[in-house]
Formats: sequence, C-alpha cells, structure tokens
Amino acid sequence: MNYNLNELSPQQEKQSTYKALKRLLKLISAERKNLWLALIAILVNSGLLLLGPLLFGHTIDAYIRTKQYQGVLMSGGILLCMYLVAMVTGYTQTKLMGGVGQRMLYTLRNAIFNKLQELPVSFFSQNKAGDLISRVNNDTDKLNQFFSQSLMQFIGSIVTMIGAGIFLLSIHIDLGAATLAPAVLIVLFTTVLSPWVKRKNAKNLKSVGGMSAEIQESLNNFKVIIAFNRRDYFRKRFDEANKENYKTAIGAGLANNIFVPVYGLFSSVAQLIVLLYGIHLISIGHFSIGLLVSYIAYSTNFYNPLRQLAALWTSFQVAMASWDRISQILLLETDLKQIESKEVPSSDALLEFKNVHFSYDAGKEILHNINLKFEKGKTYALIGPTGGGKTTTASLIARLYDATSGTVLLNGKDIRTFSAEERTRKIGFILQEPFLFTGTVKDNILYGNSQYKEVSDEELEKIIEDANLNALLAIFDEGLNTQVTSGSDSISLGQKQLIAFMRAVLRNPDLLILDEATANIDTITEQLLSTILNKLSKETTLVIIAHRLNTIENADEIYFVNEGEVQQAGTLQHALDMLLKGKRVS
Ligand SMILES: Nc1ncnc2c1ncn2[C@@H]1O[C@H](COP(=O)(O)OP(=O)(O)OP(=O)(O)O)[C@@H](O)[C@H]1O
Repeated sequence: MNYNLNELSPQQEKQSTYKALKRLLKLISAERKNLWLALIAILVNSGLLLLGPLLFGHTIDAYIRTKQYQGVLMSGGILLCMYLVAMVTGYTQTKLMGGVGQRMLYTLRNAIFNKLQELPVSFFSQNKAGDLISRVNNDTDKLNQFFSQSLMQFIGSIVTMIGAGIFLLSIHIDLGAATLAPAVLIVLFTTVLSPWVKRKNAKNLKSVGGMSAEIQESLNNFKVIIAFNRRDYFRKRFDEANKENYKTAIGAGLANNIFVPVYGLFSSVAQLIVLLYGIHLISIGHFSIGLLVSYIAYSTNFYNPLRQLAALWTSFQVAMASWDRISQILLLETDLKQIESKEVPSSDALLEFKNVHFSYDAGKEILHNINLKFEKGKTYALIGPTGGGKTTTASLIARLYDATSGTVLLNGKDIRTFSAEERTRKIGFILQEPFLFTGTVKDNILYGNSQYKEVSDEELEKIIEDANLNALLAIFDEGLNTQVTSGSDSISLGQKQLIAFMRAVLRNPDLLILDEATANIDTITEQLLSTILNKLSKETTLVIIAHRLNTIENADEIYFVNEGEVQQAGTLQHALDMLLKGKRVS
C-alpha cells in the first residue's frame, strides 16, 4: 500500500477532503457548548456595534439639530454602555475560543500520535520522521491559531457585514445596491483566487516538513557526517531545503497578502460611491445629513470587517492546507488489520509458511513461494548471503508485513486472525538494531511486558535469576537502575543487544526470533546467551538468523535463504558449502 504522504494518489487526496471536514466537526463536537456561548457572545457584540450608527444618526437628527442637549447626553450614555457590553462580550468570546483552540490542539496531537502508533512499518519506511514531526507540531498549531484567534472574528465579521448590508439596503435601496456592488466583485475575486492561495500555503507547509526532515536526518547521523567529514554535503542539503522553504514562504506570503490591498481598494471605491451619491441625494432633498452620517458609518461597518476578512481568509486557507496535511495521516488505515477467523487447512506446526510470496510496496518480489514449518520446541537457523531475504522472512513471521500472497499460519491459524496483543505475546523478536527508550535498564527490559509491569526491584531480580539472566544484568554497573537514553552512546551496542535479549526472554514467548542478535557480543558472553537459550522452556521455538555459523551449531534444522528462496541446508557443513558458493547447491 502507498503510505507516502507526499505522493498520495488523487483518489486518496480527494477522499481526504470530504472525510476531513467530517472529522474536524467530530473533533470539536465536545466543544459544542463553548462554541455556542462564543457564538452568542460574538452575535451580541456585532449587534451592539451595528446599533451604534443608528443611534448616532438618530441623535444628530433628533437632538443635535433641535439642540436638545439632554437627549444628546442620554444617547451618549447609552452608546457608552453599549460599547462596554460589546467589550465584555468580545473578551468573553476571545477567552472561550482560546480554550477551544488549545483543547483542540491537545486532542488533535493525541489523535495523530495514536494514529501513528497504529500504522504499519511500511508507513514509517515511506515517510521521513522530520516531516511527521512537522505535521504533529507545526500544522496542528496553524489550525489552533485559526480556531483560537480567527474563527469567531471570522463569524463576527460576516454577521456584522450581513447586518450592515441589511441596514444599507433598507435605508435606501438604490444607494445600498451601489454601495454593495464592489463587494460582489470582491466575492468573485476571492472565489477565483482561494484555491491558488491554498495551494501556495500547502507548498510552504510541505517545505517546512522537508526542512524538518533534513534537520532530523543530519542530527540522527551526525557521527557519520563528522567521521566522513561530510559537513559541507549536509550544509548544502540543508541550504537547499532552507532555500526551498524561503521561496515557498515568499510565494505563500505574496498570495496571502493579495487580499488585503484589493479589499482595501474596493472598500475605498464603495466609500466614494456613498459620499458622491449621498451628497447628490441630500441636494435633491431625498436624504438627511444625519442619515448620511449613519450611512457612511454602516458602509464602514460593512467594509471594515470585509478588510478584516481578507486577513482572516488567509488564515482560513493556511488552516485548511494544514488540516489537509493532518487528515492525510488521520485517514490512513493500517493494512495489517486483524481479520475474521476463517477456515484454513490446519497445521500441526507452531508456525508454517504456505506458498508465501512477498514484495515490499508492490516492488520486486523478494520471497518466492516459500513453504516451511517450525515445530514447537525446536531451534531453526536461517543463514544466507547479505540481502538474501532472512530478515524479510523473520519480519513475516512477526507480522511486521503481510504476505503478498500465500498464508502464514501460527498455531494452525492464519496469523492475521490474531490480535496484536496475542501475537506479540506468542512471538518475541530481537531486532538487528535494538532500540532503547530513555529510562533505566528495568524500564527497558519490561517494555511491553504486562505480566511483570507491577513487580518491585527485588521481585524482578528474583525473576531474572530464575530466567538465568543475572549474569547479563551484572554487566551493567548499576544493575536494573542503570540509566540509558534512546540512541545514547552511554552503553555499547553489545550492551543494547543484551537488554533487548533480556526483554525478549522475560516475555517467555512461544517463538523467539533472534536476528543477528549476538553480532556485537563477545564470544564468552555469546556462550552465556547460548546457555540461557538452552535453558528456555522446552516448548520455546527459536529462529536464529546469524552470519557467524558457530552460533547455530545446535540448530535442529538449518535453512539457506538466498535470492528469495528458502531451502533446507541439512548439515552445518552443507550450509557452509552453500554460503561459500553464494548460490544454492543441490
Ligand atoms: N523496507 C524495505 N523496502 C524495500 N526493500 C527492502 C526493504 N527491506 C529489505 N529490502 C530488500 O529485500 C531484500 C532482502 O533483504 P533482507 O533484509 O531480508 O536480507 P537479509 O538476508 O536479512 O540481509 P542481511 O544479512 O544483510 O541482514 C534486499 O534486496 C533488500 O534490499
């Protein structure tokens, strides 16, 4: 399946827009009450601001022209109260929406992170971590900015405009129509330009992701960069990514800023129309001065929010482009779903491959028609030249990927019918490159182990002793409490492999895969590991992938994996012959 977020098919993209809006509404459904309150506050606020000019015009015509100064004072008092209430409602909506935005940011980041936890290995091999980080941090924040700072202003501006438009038309229909004519042109202009503006912003957000991916890659590989003196190379790559970001930011800025001056120009034209047409109407006695003052205020009430809308519209386009990038992740589904148990030819083996073919991401076929059986309690070795397909075979056993065709059976059932919990309880995997999390040795060896989650240090030490792992623990200066950090240099690669080994053995799986798990461990410790493995339950099946043949001396069966074929190698000597020839021998 294509999981590359930057190369989704048009169908995947299209599907996302429809579902994305539905999901956005679902995401904020818990905020319904706050959204309603904020909406009421903004409606009151806009309503009060709309009533102001009417009262103003009335004061001029009814009190100022007739010199009734008490009436002027009363109107002034009312206006002051109205502006005070408008200030309170304005503040209330800002406060409410600030909270909504922050909670949405929190929910959204959790939702993306949880989705990332569900996605299969292929997703992570097709996307760069830096770009994903940018989506979790930067894109969600852009959406938050729109929600907390712009959404209600956006609604408020529209409400004020509609109200002002109604007043303009009801006071004088012809003058109203002439005043509103430039707005129609603005709507047309906005409709035509918006998709282009959104595209420019999407490009810019993508380049932010690209730059973040570049930083992440060079930080992860800084040792290689220094060792090979490739600082210039990475400097150049970063410079290119930065330049791309600069160019797209200029492009997005240009697109985003186009609305403000154009809206401004149309607003000024409208004011001019009001003034000229209004003076003409006064001169022929169809309009009063007070009414013209109100009228100018209403046209300002119409066009000022429209000017604001220009900036808000930009913020909306950025938010929509961000939301597209976020929902691309949220809409992805794992292709490694648990399927309904269906009738399959049962197998007496613990694990069996039946006519299994496999290719990564619809590329070249890596495994061709593999048939093999792993019995309970036996030890199997997979050997073969580099790139022959050993890790791929092991990955299919652990269901890191699904077979392209054919079936992998676990306990006689299709492996896809097991839940992830059941499967990982039954199958342990020590990877070629063990990964440790920041914490103590104890945290790391209990990672994903629900059985011993609550045990005390003393109890755990006893469990470790019973599993014959205490000699391994003794290698760490502070035992269980030795601190490790992810990707750290504070412990050696071999020590990392030992932690991964203890982690896997303590889970007591039915089948344990060791993929070059002792490649960085000295011979003495390796013998110790071999003893520990021999003492494992007689029920445990071992699958050992190794380049060093001494580690597989005790294997019950040896498979030779090369060019996507898995063949029984028979004796160790025969396996050695196969390795030396590089191809299978008959
Ligand atoms: N994630 C991947 N995407 C695409 N191709 C892959 C991926 N992982 C491995 N391959 C390809 O699959 C083939 C088999 O690789 P695999 O890692 O299974 O070999 P291996 O026998 O375990 O090698 P080694 O002994 O070096 O670990 C290789 O040609 C490799 O390039």
